[in-house]
Amino acid sequence: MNIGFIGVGGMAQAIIGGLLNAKTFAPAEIVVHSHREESYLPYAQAHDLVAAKSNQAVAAASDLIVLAVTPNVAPAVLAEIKDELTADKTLISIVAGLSLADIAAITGAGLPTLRTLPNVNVEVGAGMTAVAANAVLTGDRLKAALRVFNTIGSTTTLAEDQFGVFSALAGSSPAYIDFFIDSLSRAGVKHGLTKAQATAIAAQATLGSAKMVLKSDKIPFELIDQVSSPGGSTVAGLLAMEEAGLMTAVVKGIDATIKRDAGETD
Ligand SMILES: NC(=O)C1=CN([C@@H]2O[C@H](COP(=O)(O)OP(=O)(O)OC[C@H]3O[C@@H](n4cnc5c(N)ncnc54)[C@H](OP(=O)(O)O)[C@@H]3O)[C@@H](O)[C@H]2O)C=CC1
Ligand SMILES: O=C(O)[C@@H]1CCC=N1
Repeated sequence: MNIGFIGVGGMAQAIIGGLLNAKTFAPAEIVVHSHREESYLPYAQAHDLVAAKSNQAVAAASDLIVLAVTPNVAPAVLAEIKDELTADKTLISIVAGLSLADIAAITGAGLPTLRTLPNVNVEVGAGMTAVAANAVLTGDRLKAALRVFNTIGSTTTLAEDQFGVFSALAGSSPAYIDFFIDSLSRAGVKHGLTKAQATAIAAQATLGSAKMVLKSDKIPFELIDQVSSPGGSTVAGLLAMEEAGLMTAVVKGIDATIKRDAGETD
C-alpha cells in the first residue's frame, strides 16, 4: 500500500519520520511532492522516498493521499488533483480548519475522506491525533487510514465542531509545553545549572508528570496536592506562579489559539 504526501513541510516530515521509525511503511511506499523541487527532492533522496513530479502524480501513485499543505493553498491543490481522486483511494487531510464539507465541495461526496489534526509528537511515536471520517469511509478502508496515526501515537474520534479546541489543546500545545519546559530550564540556568542539564531535567520531569496524569486515577489537582508538602517549597512556588497569573495566562493563550483557528483576526 502506498501513502502519498502533498506538501512535505514540518508536519508531513514529522508524520513520515514517525511512520519510518515504526516501520508502518517502507520508504519505497512513501511518495512525496511539494511546491518547490529544492525543498522536496533532497528530502526524498535523503530518506529513499519516491519523489513524484507533481501533486497529481502523488495522487495517481498512492492509495492513501495525505493533504499536508498550508490552509491558504489547500482548496487550489484539491482542485488540481480532483480528477485523480477516484473512489478506490482515501484522502487524509491534516489541514487545520478545513472541514469535510469544504473538501467534499471540491472533490464530491463519494471520496472516502478522513479529516485529521495530528500533533508534531507523531515524529517520536507519541502523537495525539483527532479524526473524523466522512460517511463513505468505513470498514477496512477506515481501519487502514486510522492505522497511519495509531502506529505513531493515540487517536480520538471527534465531532468536527470540536477540532478547534482540540487543535489548541493538542496541535498547538507542544509549542506551549516546550515554552514551559524552556521557562523551567531558564530558571535552572538562573540558579547555576547549564542549559543542557536544566533542559534534560525539566523535560524528564514533564514527561513523568504527563505519564502520571494518564496512568493515575487521580485528577491533576490531587497530584498537585500530593507534591505540595505542608509548609513546604512547592506550595510556595505554586502560589507565586498563580500570583503571576499562570492559569489565566494559559487559558487566554488557548482562547487566542481557538479564535485564530476559527479564522478570527486580532
Ligand atoms: N505544524 C503543526 O504542528 C501542525 C500543522 N497542521 C497542518 O499541517 C499543514 C502543514 O503545516 P506545516 O507542515 O506546519 O507547514 P509548512 O509551511 O512547514 O509546510 C507546508 C508545505 O506545503 C507545501 N506547499 C505549498 N504550496 C503547495 C502547492 N501548491 N503544492 C504542493 N505543496 C505545496 C510546501 O512546499 P514547499 O516547501 O516546497 O514550498 C510545504 O512543503 C497545515 O495545513 C497545518 O494547518 C496540522 C496539525 C499540526
Ligand atoms: O499553527 C498552526 O496553525 C498549526 C495548527 C496546529 C498546529 N500548528
